[in-house]
Amino acid sequence: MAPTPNVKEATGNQSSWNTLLPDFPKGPLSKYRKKASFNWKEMAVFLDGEDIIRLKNRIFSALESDPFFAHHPGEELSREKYQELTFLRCKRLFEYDFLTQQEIIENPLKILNMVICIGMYDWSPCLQFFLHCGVFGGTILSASKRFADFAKKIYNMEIFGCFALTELSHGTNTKGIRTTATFDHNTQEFIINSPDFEAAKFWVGNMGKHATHAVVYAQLYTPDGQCQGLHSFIVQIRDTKTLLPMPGVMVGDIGKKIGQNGLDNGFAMFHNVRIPKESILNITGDVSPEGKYSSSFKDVKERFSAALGSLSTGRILITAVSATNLKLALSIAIRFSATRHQFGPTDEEEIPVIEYQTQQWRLLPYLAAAYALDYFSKSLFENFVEFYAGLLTKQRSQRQADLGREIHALSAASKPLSSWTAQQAAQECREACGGHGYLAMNRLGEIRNDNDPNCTYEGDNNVLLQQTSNYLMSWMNCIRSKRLSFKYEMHYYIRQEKAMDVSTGWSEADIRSSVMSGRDSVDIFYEICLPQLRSGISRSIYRETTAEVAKCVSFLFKQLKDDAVALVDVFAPPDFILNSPIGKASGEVRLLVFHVYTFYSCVIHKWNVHNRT
Ligand SMILES: CCCCCCC/C=C/C(=O)SCCNC(=O)CCNC(=O)[C@H](O)C(C)(C)COP(=O)(O)OP(=O)(O)OC[C@H]1O[C@@H](n2cnc3c(N)ncnc32)[C@H](O)[C@@H]1OP(=O)(O)O
Ligand SMILES: Cc1cc2nc3c(=O)[nH]c(=O)nc-3n(C[C@H](O)[C@H](O)[C@H](O)COP(=O)(O)OP(=O)(O)OC[C@H]3O[C@@H](n4cnc5c(N)ncnc54)[C@H](O)[C@@H]3O)c2cc1C
Repeated sequence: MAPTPNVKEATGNQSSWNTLLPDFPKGPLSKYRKKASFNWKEMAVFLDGEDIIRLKNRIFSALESDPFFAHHPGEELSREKYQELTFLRCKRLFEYDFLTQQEIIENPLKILNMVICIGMYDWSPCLQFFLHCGVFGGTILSASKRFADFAKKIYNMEIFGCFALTELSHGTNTKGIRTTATFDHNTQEFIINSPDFEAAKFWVGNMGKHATHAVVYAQLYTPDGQCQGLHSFIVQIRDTKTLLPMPGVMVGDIGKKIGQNGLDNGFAMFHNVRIPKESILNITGDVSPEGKYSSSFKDVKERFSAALGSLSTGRILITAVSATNLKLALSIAIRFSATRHQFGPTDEEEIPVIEYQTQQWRLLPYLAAAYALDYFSKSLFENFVEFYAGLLTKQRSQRQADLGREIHALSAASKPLSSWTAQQAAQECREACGGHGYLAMNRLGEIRNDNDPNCTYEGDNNVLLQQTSNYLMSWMNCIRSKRLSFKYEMHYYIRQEKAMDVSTGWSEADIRSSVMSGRDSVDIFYEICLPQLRSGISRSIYRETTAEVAKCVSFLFKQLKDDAVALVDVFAPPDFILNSPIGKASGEVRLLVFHVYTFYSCVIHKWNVHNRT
């Protein structure tokens, strides 16, 4: 768990805050900023530290001053143009090289914050960059020293990568993956083959247009015809110069998505594509020149678990990515609610809608969740860094194995909770801004659509929860986990649910796969791991809301609403990055929206007249 920083040491002094965090422009929001019971700059420095804030400022100002990242208000880029621009932006991110290896080693949280800063601008270049470096590169480099020479090619974009696990007919059920990798000991090669159309790799980010190489998951077959299970291989899919498909590879773009359309998601089919023996990522096993399979994992299940271990990275990051979308949506909706006046004590004097209890009940629980999820995602990331260091140094201790299972169980709960919370919040924030929330330029639709796949990729949320409930049920035997102190109530819940399931005569397999019966224990488990969520506003309040609790919560909200704008100031990005006229830091939304409206209508009118003549 991240150590609780000492407030005084962590926050320095007023003058350092002002250099790092300039004052906001005066405007309609100043009224609420004056009411705040704390100093938002002190809170920001306390939560992130000066170093991280400097990094954020560096990234935000680099993007704002770079023409490649200029916004094109009112311009509807075609998907092809958007994908092209996204790739150029991704390339620029490499040229900026925001973080040195040394900086990452000193403070790994900088990577997470870099991903968050770029994602706040636009998730398409961010995910493209991360899929190449983090998912493709990370999987290869954690395999073995054999691929050290790949590192240079990855980080200077000589090659561009993607991660191809999912097939057209199998996504969640990875054991159902049917691409084959058959070892030919005569030529010392693996033959990669897609048995039919349903086995085509599908949905793969970067594969649609730009990736030259893929980490491909396939069932490994040795010359004796034995299937050795799921393994991963590096396969070149396009020529690095011409970007034409390699022989035997059919590759392309899957078409328009609901969001993230700057990212080229693709498909690929392999027709007996031959790759050198050394192309196997020997994370879980390898094949001798004679074709004999060997693995350091004796247990097949452990081998499967290790093969999928890299998926936890994405899930932990998606926990933070979703929390970031939660912050973006709230920055817009809370600022809008503090400046939007509707009705009031007299016809002359209307009041900001944030003063209404309903608006507070709709938004402030998500504001509490944003702080809780932000803290937890960073703390979980730090645990993951410890686990990943163990992976890189080929740790084989029991503690490493336990930490791996626990990281899997936690990320299989944190990703669903964070992505679903952000998805519900994005919709609530959209509605809380009324019609202006539905205007595309105010970005709430984009935030909602770009957050949406966080509920599906890197593992469907509903099925991942089963992983956590399976882990909790295994607690019935013993608890070796160091990260969590065990709580009686957890035991109570699991025993209740198991008893209930057994009483229905369900088989062990039914119990393991029954999502609903695991739901409560996962919720409690997660809220035990996330004390802030338990002490803050969490879903459990709604489940047990009584008149008493409702009154107490409303009283809490009455106090909190005067801090809401300052609480959002702590995490809102600069206006250029937030890119939402109704979410601007000054709060000058009314005039601005009107101006933007008139601007658009003039431009469009002139354009139509021009076209008619
Ligand atoms: C900046 C953000 C980045 C965003 C990236 C966006 C791009 C998207 C990329 C992708 O989507 S990549 C493809 C992602 N695909 C998946 O995540 C597949 C989901 N399915 C699975 O992970 C597995 O099939 C499963 C559902 C978890 C397992 O199902 P199954 O029932 O077949 O096996 P089990 O018996 O449950 O598990 C066996 C054993 O293995 C352990 N285990 C499973 N997964 C992991 C893991 N990731 N890490 C560690 N251990 C794992 C599991 O706990 C079982 O062990 P025991 O509990 O029995 O000891
Ligand atoms: C934007 C985007 C980007 C992606 N990028 C990549 C990528 O780069 N690389 C990659 O390999 N993949 C990628 N994927 C694929 C993603 O990993 C899969 O979509 C995901 O794993 C879910 O699998 P599926 O789509 O086949 O759904 P399915 O597994 O078919 O699930 C369909 C439905 O069935 C339910 N279901 C399935 N099994 C069970 C069960 N046992 N119990 C109860 N319900 C069940 C699920 O909850 C879901 O509602 C991406 C997907 C998207 C949307």
